[in-house]
Amino acid sequence: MVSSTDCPVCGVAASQACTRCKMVRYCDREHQKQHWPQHKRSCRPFSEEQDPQLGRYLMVTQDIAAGQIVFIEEPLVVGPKWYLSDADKEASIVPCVGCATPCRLGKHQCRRCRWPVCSSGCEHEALECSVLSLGAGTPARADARSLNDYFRSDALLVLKCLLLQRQSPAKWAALLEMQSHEEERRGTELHVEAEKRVVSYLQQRFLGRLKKTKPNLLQDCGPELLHRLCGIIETNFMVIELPTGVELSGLFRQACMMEHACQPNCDFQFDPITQQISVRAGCNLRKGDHLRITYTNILWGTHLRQHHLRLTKHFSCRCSRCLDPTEYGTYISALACLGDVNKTCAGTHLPVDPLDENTQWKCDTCPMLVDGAYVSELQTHMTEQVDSLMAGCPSANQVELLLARLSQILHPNHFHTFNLKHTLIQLYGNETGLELGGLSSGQLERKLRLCDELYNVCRRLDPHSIKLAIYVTVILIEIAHTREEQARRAPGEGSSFLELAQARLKEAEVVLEKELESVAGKKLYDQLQKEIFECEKQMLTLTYNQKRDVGQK
Ligand SMILES: C[S@@+](CC[C@H](N)C(=O)[O-])C[C@H]1O[C@@H](n2cnc3c(N)ncnc32)[C@H](O)[C@@H]1O
Repeated sequence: MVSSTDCPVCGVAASQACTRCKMVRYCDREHQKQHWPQHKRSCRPFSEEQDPQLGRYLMVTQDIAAGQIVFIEEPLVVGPKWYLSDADKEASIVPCVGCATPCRLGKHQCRRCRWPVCSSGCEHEALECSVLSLGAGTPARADARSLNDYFRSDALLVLKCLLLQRQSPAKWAALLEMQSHEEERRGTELHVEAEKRVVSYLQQRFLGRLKKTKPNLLQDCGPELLHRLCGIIETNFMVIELPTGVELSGLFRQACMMEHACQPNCDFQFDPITQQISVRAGCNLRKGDHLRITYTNILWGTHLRQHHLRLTKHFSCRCSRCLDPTEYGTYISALACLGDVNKTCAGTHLPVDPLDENTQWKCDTCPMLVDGAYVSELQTHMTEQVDSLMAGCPSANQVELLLARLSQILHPNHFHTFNLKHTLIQLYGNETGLELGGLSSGQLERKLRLCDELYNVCRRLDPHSIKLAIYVTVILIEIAHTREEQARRAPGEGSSFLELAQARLKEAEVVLEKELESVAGKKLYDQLQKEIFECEKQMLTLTYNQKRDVGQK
């Protein structure tokens, strides 16, 4: 099933897409009708299903080959970023309220509502502007923090949802069908935060006045509904990254039905102009499979992933990775056994019940058991150490020191050591004073060993590189660099080292294919092309020199 721009009946370039799957275009209704008997067999290769645990989900109804587009969908609503970091709240460059272009706060304002726009001519949606203009005034202070607090972009996302009630009854109905976890959210920190940041802000600044001035414009804009919308966003929003670096949030009727798994089988991309989502099969999908994406970070250990999913999406994941204490043999959550006072032990501690946050951790070699509370405390302490080191652009030496300390208590593949090692492989060969040519052969070997360890973990967690394509590409490029350096040092074996380098770069090219639409993926792909060119050049130079040397003899 490939998206085509030509009408399948007459072959003429066509613009009207099948509204159901958006994969086939027709020149007119007549040709669409004529083609339906054939097209209906492949129009939508999945169905919407319902399950007491999962809620609504999507199930494959006919085999889909890896790489095929499963569906393309328009967003129900697109708006500003939902989770604003401290840096976002203090930023002086913010997305334009009309077109999301980055603009300087305070430079241009919408003539009517005074919200930040990229130029005096940039207009935004009329209804939204008229509601925002009810709160128009002058912020008490003009510093970035105060302005961002005055023009709250996360609250604007909720307002955009609310206005669908008036703008598009069909989209509004689809939005209200989405899961909100209203009951579970009540009384939680998320609810309290939403009340402070969004609900009371919208009510006091805009909606209170709207009710007085235009009581019939919206049927409902009360606090209960606003909290429900916050829950719908929290449960369903997808992050859309624009080439400008601006992050938007999107809600999609169908794409948001895809369930979570810690090893997904689908990936997705967004059109940077229309924000349409295209969902693609990350591997071969069989009839009966569920379409699965990941809602969390697959490079975290099970307890951290579970905690994140429970907190934000209100469910416990029971996928095969979460149920496996070794997480597909990666040991990414495992601790090293410290033994007891009488005897050290080389064993590994794994959770007895990976789904229970308070479970005991058992050594696979000796009878040692460790308490869940102790492990949680340890994890928190280590997270703080790793985060604080990483925040400061550490040197290889600083990373090595923390890695040595953590390695005494963690499995070599633990996600904290994984993170430190992934940083190290990029520092060795690139840090000033640690350029490739200056590394000892031991350091080169170590870099290669670290790359292999990281590569193997990535392959087990994500065999089809659905989520980790960029990570894996970085590792493969670092392996290639190291092999090229080995070739320079041992010209006699140069061609075999260069062949190894080339094979890794070619592998990276295939892996990265999935990420070509993303900003980071595109940038890395350009770098990769240069690397492949340089490697081929080195191979040619080596062959030329070898022939010349033979000729001279
Ligand atoms: C983005 S929505 C998915 C669509 C949702 N099931 C519906 O009916 O609208 C996310 C919610 O679906 C449910 N869900 C998704 N994946 C799940 C999984 N693997 N196990 C249990 N519940 C899941 C959770 O309630 C979660 O908060």
